[in-house]
Amino acid sequence: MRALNSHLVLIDLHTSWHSANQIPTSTSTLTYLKNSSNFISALSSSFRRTRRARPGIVSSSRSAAPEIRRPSDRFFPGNGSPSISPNSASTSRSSELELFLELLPPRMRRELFQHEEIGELIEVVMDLGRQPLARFPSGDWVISEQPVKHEDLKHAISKVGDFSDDNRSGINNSLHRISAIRNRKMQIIGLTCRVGRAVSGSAGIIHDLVEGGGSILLIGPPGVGKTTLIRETARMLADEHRKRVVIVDTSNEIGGDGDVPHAGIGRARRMQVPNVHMQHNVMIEAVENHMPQTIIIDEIGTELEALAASTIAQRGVQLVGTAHGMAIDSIIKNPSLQILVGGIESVTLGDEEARKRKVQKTILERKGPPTFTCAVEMISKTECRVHHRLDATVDAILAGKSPLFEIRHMDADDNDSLKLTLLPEKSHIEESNMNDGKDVSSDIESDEEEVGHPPSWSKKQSTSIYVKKRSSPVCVYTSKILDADLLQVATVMGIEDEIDVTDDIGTADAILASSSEMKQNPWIRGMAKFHQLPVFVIKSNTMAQMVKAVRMIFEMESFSSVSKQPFNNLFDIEIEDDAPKRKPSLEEIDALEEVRLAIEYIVIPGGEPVELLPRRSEIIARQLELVESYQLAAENSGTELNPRLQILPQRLSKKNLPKSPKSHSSFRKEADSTRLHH
Ligand SMILES: Nc1ncnc2c1ncn2[C@@H]1O[C@H](COP(=O)(O)OP(=O)(O)OP(=O)(O)O)[C@@H](O)[C@H]1O
Repeated sequence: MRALNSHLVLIDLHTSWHSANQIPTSTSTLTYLKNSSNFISALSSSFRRTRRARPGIVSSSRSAAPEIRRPSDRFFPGNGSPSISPNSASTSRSSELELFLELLPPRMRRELFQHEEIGELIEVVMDLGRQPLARFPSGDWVISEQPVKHEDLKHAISKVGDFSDDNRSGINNSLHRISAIRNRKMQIIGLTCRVGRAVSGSAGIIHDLVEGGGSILLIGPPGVGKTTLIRETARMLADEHRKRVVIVDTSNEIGGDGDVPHAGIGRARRMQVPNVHMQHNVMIEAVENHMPQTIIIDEIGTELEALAASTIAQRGVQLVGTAHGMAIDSIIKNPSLQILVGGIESVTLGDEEARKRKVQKTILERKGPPTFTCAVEMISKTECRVHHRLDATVDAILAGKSPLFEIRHMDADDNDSLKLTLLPEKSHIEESNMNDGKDVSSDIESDEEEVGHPPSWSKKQSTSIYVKKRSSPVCVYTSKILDADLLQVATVMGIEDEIDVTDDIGTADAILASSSEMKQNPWIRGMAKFHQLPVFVIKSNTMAQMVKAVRMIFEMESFSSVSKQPFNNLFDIEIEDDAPKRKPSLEEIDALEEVRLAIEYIVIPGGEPVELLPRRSEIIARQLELVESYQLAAENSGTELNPRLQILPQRLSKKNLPKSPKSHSSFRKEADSTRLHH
């Protein structure tokens, strides 16, 4: 009976294709097709031939294919997901699609084959007594006017393996997922049949994160392509990076049904999970027994699984996992999964602390380090938001600030083409639009007077300055530099009210980063470019370097307002070392180290003066230069023949330069003249 149906179907299809596409079909082909096992492959290859013969049909609008029965009258509104190019469909993929279509009774199969997007089919939904639906990237489509019958469901069930306790099953040697809906008597009355595919290159969008070795959390709504992405990630790590990868495959969705995993996971090993409640046990077992370097886990959904994930991360194993949700916010709000982002606790601040931080008394804080290094929010199959530092993102969200993220697009037709785009958030655009020149200039003229340093570097690079309205403190976003150190330097320089540290890059005026951080995280440069911020790079986290950086930030501010220059072509500003141009003598090194220790351990933290050892006058001149680079004052506390320097806990500025003849420039002259006498 099935053969007869097939035969009839073929005649019907053949007639329509033949008239439209002039593809001849011979009698021998017809005889061959009477055999039902050949039916689907012949249909699909004919279909492929037809599509190749008229490529315009594939990606153009439906009206371009008049010979195909129009689905438009049965078309449901689209789900908004982008259309994925069918060009990427491989031969093995189409044979897997054949396996999938065997689930359907012939009448549905025939109808479905007429759909021009068959190569992109996502799901088939069969609910008893209702019209069967096919889901495509462009929307839902009614496969047949005839409602689904018991026999149709039985037919489909007969083609799949046993359903596990999560009501999921699969088809041997394929990646398809069949999920059942049962009535109260536990009989199956509905099926959601998802087409699974190995999409080569789909993990390109996060390849740098994968290679970086950090743990990655993928977040996205159902059907956005998380499983497909981690399957390809597993393959990439195992085959291309030769890592020992173990997949904990709870519903056999990553590695497919059957004991031999699907080729889509490459050399990665797969552990099956007897029932969903044992997922966390298998996760731990994977680490304890199989020495993995990477563990791949789909759908972390319970507290136990989240705990197991955190245990794995603590053991130094790279973890790539997925969780349902629209964004990181949904994980933070989910008490079972909170541990993945480090756990959340509420803290009650003292009155003074709350006033200082300008927050309410009870605030939310992250309890500890997150399980994952970074997080990827999947917006669609080809677009995602990357949070390079999950800890910083969580902190920003808890503080009510916008987190720092990067938006990435991948060309759907070309998996190798990855575009990294930093899209502005609305508030940021508004903020930068507000900064027009007039308001800025008057404010900064007075600032310049206050700071009083020549805008040396900015003159050379005048077009690259980000002008901001400066009635508020200069906000500095720091990367791998302690906020407390920067604030301490600002206090010493007497500008503690004029500088602020922010962890919201959208509100920053400049970025201050260490050069090692810049090397490790090149995305900072991208962020800076996007927000049009200058990056001040210090080679070492010494206070002297920080003082220089702060001074340059203020020079930038003052100059930018005076010049009213627009900002573009931003660049890194390297803070030069205080290292002398010539090789210093041991005595000089010793003398300068004495200064550094005195300033950083006594003068700045303790606010006390320090008298240094007597030195030769040219050495003292070098010491004085170093003291001044910290913006501190000093005087000669020795005698003319036996000079020694005393570092004062006083800020060096135009206003409070010591008038004493033995200090600063006068002292330098003295030192110089002493040197001349030598
Ligand atoms: N890059 C891609 N190209 C083409 N098809 C894709 C791609 N990514 C996913 N798909 C298809 O989209 C459908 C959903 O994908 P997938 O199962 O990976 O989503 P998911 O986010 O894991 O869903 P769920 O959360 O429900 O498990 C599948 O049919 C899959 O074959």
